[in-house]
Amino acid sequence: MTTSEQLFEKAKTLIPGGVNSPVRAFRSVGGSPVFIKSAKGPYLYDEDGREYIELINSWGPMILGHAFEPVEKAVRDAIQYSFSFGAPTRKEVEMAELITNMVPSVEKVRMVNSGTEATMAAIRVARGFTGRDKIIKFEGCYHGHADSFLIAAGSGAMTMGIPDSPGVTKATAADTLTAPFNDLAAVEKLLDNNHNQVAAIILEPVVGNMGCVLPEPGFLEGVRSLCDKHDALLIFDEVMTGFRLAKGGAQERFGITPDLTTMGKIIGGGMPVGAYGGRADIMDIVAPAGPVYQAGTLSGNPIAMSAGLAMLHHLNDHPEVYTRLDQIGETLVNGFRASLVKLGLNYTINHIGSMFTLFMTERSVTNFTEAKSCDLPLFGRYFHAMLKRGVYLAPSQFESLFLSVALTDDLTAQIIQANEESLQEALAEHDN
Ligand SMILES: Cc1ncc(COP(=O)(O)O)c(C=O)c1O
Ligand SMILES: N[C@H](C=O)CCC(=O)O
Repeated sequence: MTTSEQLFEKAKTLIPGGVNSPVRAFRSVGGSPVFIKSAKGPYLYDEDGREYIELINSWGPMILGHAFEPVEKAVRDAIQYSFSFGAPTRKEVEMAELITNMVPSVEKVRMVNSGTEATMAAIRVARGFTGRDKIIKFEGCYHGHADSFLIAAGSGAMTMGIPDSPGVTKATAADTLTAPFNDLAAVEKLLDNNHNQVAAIILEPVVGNMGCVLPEPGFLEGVRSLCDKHDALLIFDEVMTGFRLAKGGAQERFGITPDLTTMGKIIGGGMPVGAYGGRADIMDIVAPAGPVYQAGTLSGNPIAMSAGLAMLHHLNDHPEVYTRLDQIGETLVNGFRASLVKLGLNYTINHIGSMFTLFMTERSVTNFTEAKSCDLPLFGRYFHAMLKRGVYLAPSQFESLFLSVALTDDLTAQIIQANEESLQEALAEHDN
């Protein structure tokens, strides 16, 4: 047994399923997860001393590569002043100022500890602001594990085959209306049938959680105008896309202004952080400015703020990071496409900037139903063939890959080569 396998066996006796977040368990790809010991730049190292090229980057935050020196230094500098105060700090003000500068639709912002907390609070605020109970979410979008979102949920919930989780009350589920992504007519129908009852529409402007799925031309604009017509708030969940697709997130890239935005991942530089923010008149109903209660003992934690500030300052001061990320994404995806042509395969690749997914289906993937048409056993074999070649992918077909600027041209070429060999290997096993 490898050290990872031994650790997993022990973990299963102590932790549900052996992991602290379901998608890590390799359930849908089979086999046993590798346990990670350390990471630096573009590489992960496991407990058995194997090296992997990173294509998940902690599900997004490590956009500058692992243990990026300015972030590491900021954390080292901060810890000498203690780890938490439960009282306001200068760094929280600096963080709020930086976020509001980088994301202009965010006029006021509240820090929390995870993406889930951010989305959970954002819909409470939307409900408090509008006096309405219902929300609309899209099938296959994942907004964290709060009850209201575990309806037709993507990511790990989709991967485990439990998009509608037991434990969510019927009453809560009844307040979450769902529509297929990219289907404006379905959204309009829900709004008409629930007249004056919908507080907000929440969506991932580019979905990462059913694999990477892009909004079709006009979709985001259409959702914006339907919200305006029906006096519902538009919430962009930019936990993945924020500070990744542009320094102002997907809303900058697509030129759409939401009322509220949820953030996470990159803003913590790898530490546990989330945030929600938006129009000042809406945010001013949050306690203690207003009556909608939301709190957190560790919110705005000084170590997490220090890591996040170092990360965001770097991104804000170095716009060339985004140009480079786009270049790396283009090169990789062009290489993958060339291999598909060479192998006579017609699989779908969805791509934008530093997010992409190779879907094991010949259908175009614009929504949850189409994403589910993928050949999952084939994906599992492909995943392990890539892992064997030292490339660490998300262990699920229903996730986006995330690139970092630490990927060099040589590494990009290695990944393209590994992809071609892995596809051949996975298909050959399929034929036997
Ligand atoms: C778009 C989106 N929203 C919310 C979340 C929840 O964030 P967290 O896992 O930090 O609770 C995630 C990721 O898990 C996400 O990708
Ligand atoms: N898709 C999720 C976050 O981005 C995957 C991470 C997790 O749930 O552990």
